[in-house]
This record gives sequence, structure tokens and C-alpha cells, in this order.
Amino acid sequence: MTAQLIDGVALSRTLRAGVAERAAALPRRPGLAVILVGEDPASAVYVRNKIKACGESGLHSVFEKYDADLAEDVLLARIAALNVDPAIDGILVQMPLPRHIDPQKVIAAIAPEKDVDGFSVLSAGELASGLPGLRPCTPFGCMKLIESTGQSLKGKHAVVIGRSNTVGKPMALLLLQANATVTVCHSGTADLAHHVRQADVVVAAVGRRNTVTADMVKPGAIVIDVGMNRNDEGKLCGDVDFAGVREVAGWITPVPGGVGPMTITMLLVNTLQAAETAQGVAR
Ligand SMILES: NC(=O)C1=CN([C@@H]2O[C@H](COP(=O)(O)OP(=O)(O)OC[C@H]3O[C@@H](n4cnc5c(N)ncnc54)[C@H](OP(=O)(O)O)[C@@H]3O)[C@@H](O)[C@H]2O)C=CC1
Ligand SMILES: Nc1nc(=O)c2c([nH]1)NC[C@@H]1CN(c3ccc(C(=O)N[C@@H](CCC(=O)O)C(=O)O)cc3)C=[N+]21
Repeated sequence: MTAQLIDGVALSRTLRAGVAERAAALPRRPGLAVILVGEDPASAVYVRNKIKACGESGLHSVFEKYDADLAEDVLLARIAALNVDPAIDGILVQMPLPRHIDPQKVIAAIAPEKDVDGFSVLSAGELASGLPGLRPCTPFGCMKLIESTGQSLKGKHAVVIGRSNTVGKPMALLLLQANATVTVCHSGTADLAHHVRQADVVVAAVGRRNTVTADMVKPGAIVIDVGMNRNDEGKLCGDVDFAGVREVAGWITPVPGGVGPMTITMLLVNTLQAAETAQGVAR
């Protein structure tokens, strides 16, 4: 059996067309501010993709790039200005930040209604409490990829590998909200393979290639690969041994072309949602 590919590029195309349509119906265009501090080449690529995606969906965007030695208080002052800028609905500060800047301070400085990354304590609390709010883009995108298989999560066992505040933890909460039974694995998990073998749905968000191999996957499972790594040839790869696992799984996301594009799509969705809320449009 060969798994069906879950195509994040195709799903993104469909969802982004919907964003464009709803954005065009608003009195004022949704606006996103993206801040990049320093010279990390991978971050520069992601940021460029985000700005490009905004333009393609009819969203207004501003991009601010600063040197790696930017003072923390200057960054916080810039965020304070964007918080009260009526043209801006969403603020994204690209992570990771240089070491002298405290990411928690930066996240806390962003007005919660403009927190389109869904990283704020308010957004995290809303998710944990089952309240509506802005969801972290990567796990939100993973949920859309899972939904696109047409499989209900009710009664299914989902195993999330990774427990970061930005990916693993919110992923587990979203799966729980969708009525899956959820196991969260991390670097202290005694027998990862044992847990993954039970899974109807596996979400790998570790940052280490070949973390999930074919012998660990239940036949027919849905496998979502969040990882972004480089193999020995320098090629982009995920946390899942794609070639092996696709022969066992029922559905699988590729890297590239899976979760990555959906992260950007959900950023557009969140920015649209923030703009609709700001303009008093019920959805
Ligand atoms: N495609 C996309 O849009 C995105 C991709 N990513 C990618 O996803 C991956 C994860 O990102 P992120 O959550 O930010 O990373 P973190 O490094 O913050 O978290 C990694 C998690 O994996 C766990 N872990 C590490 N080693 C193992 C192991 N051997 N077995 C089980 N669990 C392990 C860690 O456990 P512990 O908590 O115990 O340390 C931690 O919880 C990275 O490759 C990143 O580049 C991230 C964001 C967006
Ligand atoms: N404040 C903040 N918010 C983020 O959402 C955020 C962040 N910081 N820091 C870094 C991670 C990573 N991330 C990705 C976005 C798009 C792709 C993406 O488009 N990937 C393409 C390939 C891109 C390539 O070719 O390199 C794909 O998988 O097909 C990947 C990763 C967002 N992140």
C-alpha cells in the first residue's frame, strides 16, 4: 500500500483564494507587519514567502528588517507603535531572535488582538480553555491538512512528537478539541516507537530527520511532518523517513510542500480574522 499524498500547496491555493475573496469584501484591506531582526538566511526565505503570499491574497503588508544588534527596547517601542497603527491588523516578529532579546517580552508586547502567530498568553489560554481565538499557524495548518483527508478524529489515537509552545503543545490541544485521544512525546519519552505504533494520526515536530521510520507506523495512519531539516546533500527534509513511511501510512505530508505552505496560509487566515474583528465584521 502506498500512502496518499496530502498536498499542502494545493490546499493552500484553495484556502488562500477564500482569504482573497473575504479580504476584498472588507472596507479596509487587512494589514500584516513582519519584523525580522538579524541575518538568518532561513528566516529571510520564510519572511519573503510571507510577504509574497500577502500580496497574492490582496493583503497589505509592511516588512521591517533590523540589524542583529538592535536594542530590545527599540524593538518593543516599534511594536508599541504598530499596536496602535490602524492600517495594521497583525504583527509577526520572526523567531528565533538574537540572544540579547527576550522572546517572551516581545510576544507580550504585541497587542493580543494583533497576535496573528497565536503565541500570546491570551491566545494560548483561549486554546487551552476551548474558547475562540487566534490559533498558532503551524498546528492550525496541520489540522486543516488532517481534515482534508476526510477522516474524523473522533475515537482516533493521535500521537504528537514534540511539546514546544509554538508547535507540539498547541497541536495536542487542537487534536484534543477535535475529540482525538492524544499522547504527547518528547525527549524524555522512554519508548517513542511504542507510542507511535499506537497512533492513527502522527504529528512529528522534533527537528531531527528520520525520527519516524516505517517500522514505527501503524498501517493506514495519517502522518503529518512538521520538521524542517537538511539531509547530507543539503536538501530540505522533514522528521519522517518519507520514502519508507509512505509505503505503510494511509496519508502523508511531503517536505517541502506540506506543512510549510500551510503555516503561511494560516497566517493569512489569522490576519484576515483579526481584520474582520477590527472592522466589526461577524464571520
Ligand atoms: N513547517 C513549518 O511551518 C514549521 C516547521 N518547524 C520545524 O518543526 C520542528 C520542531 O519545531 P519546534 O517545535 O519549534 O522545535 P523545538 O526545538 O522547540 O521543539 C522540539 C521538540 O522535540 C522534542 N524532541 C527532541 N528530540 C526528541 C526525541 N529524540 N524524541 C522525541 N522528542 C524529541 C523536544 O523535547 P523537549 O521538550 O524534551 O526538549 C521538543 O519538545 C523543527 O524542525 C522546526 O524547524 C517549526 C515551525 C514551523
Ligand atoms: N514568529 C514566527 N512565526 C512563524 O510562523 C515562524 C517563525 N517565527 N520562525 C520560523 C518558523 C518556521 N516557519 C516556516 C514557514 C514557512 C515554511 C515554508 O514555506 N516551507 C516550504 C519550503 C521553504 C523552502 O524552500 O525553504 C515548504 O515546506 O514547502 C517553513 C517554515 C514559520 N515559522
